[in-house]
Amino acid sequence: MKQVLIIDDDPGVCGFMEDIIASMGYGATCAPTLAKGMEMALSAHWDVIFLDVHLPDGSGLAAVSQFRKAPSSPSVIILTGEGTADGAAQAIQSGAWDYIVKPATLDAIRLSLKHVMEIRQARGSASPSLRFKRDSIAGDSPELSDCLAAATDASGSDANVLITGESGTGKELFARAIHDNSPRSKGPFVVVDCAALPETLVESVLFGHEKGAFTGATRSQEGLIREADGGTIFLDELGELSPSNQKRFLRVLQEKRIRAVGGDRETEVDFRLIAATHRDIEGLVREGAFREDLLFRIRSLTITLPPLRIRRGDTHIIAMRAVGTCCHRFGLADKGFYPEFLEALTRYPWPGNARELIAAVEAAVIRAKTEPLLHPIHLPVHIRTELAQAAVHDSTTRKVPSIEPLPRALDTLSHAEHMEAAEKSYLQEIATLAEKRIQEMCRLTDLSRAQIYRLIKKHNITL
Ligand SMILES: Nc1ncnc2c1ncn2[C@@H]1O[C@H](COP(=O)(O)OP(=O)(O)OP(=O)(O)O)[C@@H](O)[C@H]1O
Repeated sequence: MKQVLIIDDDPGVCGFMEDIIASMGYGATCAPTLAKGMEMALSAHWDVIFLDVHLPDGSGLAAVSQFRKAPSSPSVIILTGEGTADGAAQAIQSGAWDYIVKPATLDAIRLSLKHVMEIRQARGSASPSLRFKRDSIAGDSPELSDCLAAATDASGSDANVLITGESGTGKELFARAIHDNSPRSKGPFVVVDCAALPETLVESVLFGHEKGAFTGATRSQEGLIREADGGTIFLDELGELSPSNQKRFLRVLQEKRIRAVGGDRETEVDFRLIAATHRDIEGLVREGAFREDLLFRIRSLTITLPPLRIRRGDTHIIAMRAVGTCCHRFGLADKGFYPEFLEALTRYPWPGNARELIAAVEAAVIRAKTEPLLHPIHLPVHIRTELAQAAVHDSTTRKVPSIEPLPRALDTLSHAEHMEAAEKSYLQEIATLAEKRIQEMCRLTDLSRAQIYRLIKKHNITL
């Protein structure tokens, strides 16, 4: 979603502007002072900034060019209570998009904002496809295009990036693409899953340790930050870092120097940080569970990946690509679709996003075996169940994909339980297909040996 920042000390104006902007389908946030506005402009992605001239701590007019230099190169629209010819000239000369005098009509604001967004879209849609290699990222929705434009900006700079979005929306995929398109692409891309690191090991895993630093440290070991030297470190699930490790990491981020656990000297390290979280990190800051100073450092650029349910146009594209990849991997002839299959994919909300979609399509390919066309009947049972339930509640009596009768037991399961059941049945089918050979299961699923073992243990699958 495109984002607009309103810098104005009048709460009435802010509320009025927020309503207009929201009614146009954009996100709107207010800042009451120049300082707060600048802080926000530097720490997140903004498409447009509405800037008041007389602010409690200075003149908006004098700060236009500074705002335009913010990481997302926002367009600036001056909103002033005292319009003067000189002021208008100064605003336009310093790069403002427009100069609107308050009280402005609804139409004047709407029109100016609409135009600036259109121009930005036109510029943005030409550039990502030309400059950004995005082979692994499927989809052509406007929402995804916005994210690709932001990723293109990110790949051209060395600023820290925060990628947010629900699980399975493609945060790691985007992080890799930013790295691959950046000047560091020849360097390493090191992934750290903060959620999977036991608290006691975080320090030594990230910073390394010297021999004898703790019981069991029989030899010295380089940390993952050192491994990322010259490249990018991707901190997944950043919100899971404990307060003490957040503090330590903030220092490393500021100084780009690390000291291994048990070591007595610091050494320089050159890495670029991309962090990701599916949690409401600002909420964590408010609760005191995440350091605000670290968040300010990390989110120089922010990319928010929208869930698949609000960019349904991408569903078919991702699914078709997944069918092709999966057929190729299993040595099957490429498959087509019954229209009902595509309709079912569009109707299901995909709470697990692209990850769930790809897993469902793979399960369908496996189930269809040598049948040339995919049908809803091939989809996992929890998806057919949900579609059947939705069809029952659908008063518009649209054509419903043919589906098997509801298994009664699933009626009562929660979404999490459905997901668990789907994962287990997927794994069982993969195990059968791979004749229970772990290496083959890794090949078929693209999961690591450790991940496969974890899932086998979790679902109590006997091999
Ligand atoms: N737009 C897309 N096109 C093709 N594949 C995609 C797309 N988005 C996500 N995927 C695939 O979906 C799966 C999940 O993506 P990824 O691991 O990047 O998500 P994530 O947001 O990091 O998830 P989590 O928060 O659970 O770590 C991967 O297999 C990825 O390749």
